[in-house]
Amino acid sequence: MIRTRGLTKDFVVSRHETVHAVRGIDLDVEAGELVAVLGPNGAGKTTTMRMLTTLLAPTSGTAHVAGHDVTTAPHRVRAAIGYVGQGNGAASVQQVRDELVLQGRVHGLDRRAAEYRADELLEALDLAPLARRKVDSLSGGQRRRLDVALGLVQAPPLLFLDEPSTGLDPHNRANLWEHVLRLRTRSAESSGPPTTIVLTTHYLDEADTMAERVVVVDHGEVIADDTADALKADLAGDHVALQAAPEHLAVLAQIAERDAGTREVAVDVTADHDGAGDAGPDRLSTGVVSVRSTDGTRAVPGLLRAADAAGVDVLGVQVSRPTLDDVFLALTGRSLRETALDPSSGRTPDLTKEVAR
Ligand SMILES: Nc1ncnc2c1ncn2[C@@H]1O[C@H](COP(=O)(O)OP(=O)(O)OP(=O)(O)O)[C@@H](O)[C@H]1O
Repeated sequence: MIRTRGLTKDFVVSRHETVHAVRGIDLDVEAGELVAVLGPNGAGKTTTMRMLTTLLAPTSGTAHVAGHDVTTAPHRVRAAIGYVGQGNGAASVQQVRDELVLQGRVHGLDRRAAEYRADELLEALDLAPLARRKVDSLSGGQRRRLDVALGLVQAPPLLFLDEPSTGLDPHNRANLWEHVLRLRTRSAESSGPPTTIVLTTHYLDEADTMAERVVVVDHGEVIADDTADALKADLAGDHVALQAAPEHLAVLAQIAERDAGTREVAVDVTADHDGAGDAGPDRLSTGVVSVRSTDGTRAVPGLLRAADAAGVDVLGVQVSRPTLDDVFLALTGRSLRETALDPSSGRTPDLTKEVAR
């Protein structure tokens, strides 16, 4: 469905400055996949998506989308995809249903077909009660659902969503996803593979739970590409925290290092584990051995038995599953949480106006 080779975009900002926004990306997406592109601000996610949707011409490299070359056959690409950009794309003075009908007409449907499709989408995205409302009277979540409906008007086999849920509260995010996933299942029931979806997101949990595959982008390059579970298992591992008296920590660390699944061991002798910053002499009674383990749940019983045999009293155990942030940290040494949670750029690319070629 998508195949890029060496896809590159440079922005010449001035005679002295060129931004290398996308640096030779090779990406393959099969029909029916749901892929999340994850990365910090400025990583090149939107630029990549804009090249794949023909809104930006690549500087070099190739991209085939839905079987067509984005450079030599942009109209064919556009006919085969839906695109929901950042921000709200719908015109504010129109009524919701009219907006959808108009979009259908733009995509070549006759009036009856456009009305039928509009009603289908209003129902599918839970917008039917709002059909006669003006777009500018909708809430953020309702409006984002309308954006998605607009992207789906021509029932595209491939849908691009650029930060579809940015700015929505958790309830509306969950609601939007429920609708998108339901539509996807429906398309699978009626006509072969489910709609292929490529989305960018700042929300790590969203990429983790929704996407079947996560492509991590940093500084314009793909630095990891796999299922969220595989990335977490391969790159991050579980975190096991073993609490013990300070005089036992060194022995406990040696025991942890001997476990076959252990990747990394760190000893924290400070007692202020609650983060309150009030460690006093009376609180210096425990420390923690932190273990990165391939499978923390499996490792714990063995670690406890070995500790017991060595006369080490383990006072507490905590196993936490890694997050995609741990994956990013393992890959780059930086936290995605710190760098990526500024979803402030509200650009609204428009397929009819922004074709740069
Ligand atoms: N039109 C432009 N002119 C110059 N530089 C640009 C332009 N568009 C994007 N850039 C730069 O290209 C780089 C990649 O930007 P892009 O918007 O693709 O990142 P992103 O990963 O989508 O970020 P965000 O998560 O903040 O949306 C950034 O350094 C950005 O400043």
